[in-house]
Amino acid sequence: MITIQDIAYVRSGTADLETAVGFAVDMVGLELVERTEDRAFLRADNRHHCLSFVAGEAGVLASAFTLADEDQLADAETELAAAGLTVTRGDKAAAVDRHVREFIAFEDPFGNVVELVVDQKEVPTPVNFARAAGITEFGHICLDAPDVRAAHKFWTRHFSMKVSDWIGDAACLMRFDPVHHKMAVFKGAGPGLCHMNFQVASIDDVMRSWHFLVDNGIEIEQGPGRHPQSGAVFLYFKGPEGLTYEYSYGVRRIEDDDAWRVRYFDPSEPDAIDMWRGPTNRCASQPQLRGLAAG
Ligand SMILES: CC(C)C(=O)/C=C/C(C(=O)O)=C(/O)C(=O)O
Ligand SMILES: [Fe+2]
Repeated sequence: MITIQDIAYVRSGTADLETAVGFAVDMVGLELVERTEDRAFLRADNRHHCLSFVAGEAGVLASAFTLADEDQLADAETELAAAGLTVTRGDKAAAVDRHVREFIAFEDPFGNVVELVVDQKEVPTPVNFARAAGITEFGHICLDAPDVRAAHKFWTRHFSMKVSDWIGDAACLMRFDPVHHKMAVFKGAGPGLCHMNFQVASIDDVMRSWHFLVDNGIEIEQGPGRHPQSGAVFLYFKGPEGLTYEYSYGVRRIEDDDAWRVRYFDPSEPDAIDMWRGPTNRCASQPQLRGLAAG
């Protein structure tokens, strides 16, 4: 069993580094911590970065999680290889590029590239947010997979993840600490990053950002609304090259694992996704979620 400590970063390719960075800074509000000719690193909290862009082909390159130390990394390597996965150890230069001491990479059974890292660099200074979006931290990662049940089996068999809630066969929300979910899998045609989430400090921040993004002509995919699963007030919006960002406030914490009963939400019920029953554009951008939408 591989014990996950936390989410680490999303690494994304971009065919237009300037536009990708501009959006992440000016619209999302992240701090640009480092920029080279073909790289950019952005942060939302004390992690050196939670999002990096690499110039090249557009699309997610990897989603990463932190492990406690090298022994656990070596054990993870052994366990995943024994499960039949091809595991690659990152070389020194690649580790430096990720601002971690060591890492391994593998593809999950659906083709999502996942990196497990040790000693992600911590930056103790306060984040110099580019705008006052109220971001408190990098909140969660959501991956796509064509078979969410099989993805759940993979992630809970090999990793210290527990399912918190199901949304039919279309989504599985998982936790590895008291936060309701820091990892989710959504039904998708293939591998991909469904979205990356940033927690914000208040409902006011979600609503202010909604107005700000609309005023700036940004495509709102869904929200503002409230998810019945985590209880969070959410807003999904689309960045360049199809990268979906989410702000949310008020995610539930599950302090007592033994007392928690996994819930199953029927996606055909009107409140299953959004207790406020707001409209959604998510079906347009993610046809595989059609049927999940109440609006
Ligand atoms: C839009 C999906 C299907 C949904 O309802 C997701 C739930 C939550 C939550 O409960 O907070 C998420 O944030 C998520 O998985 O993205
Ligand atoms: Fe989310």
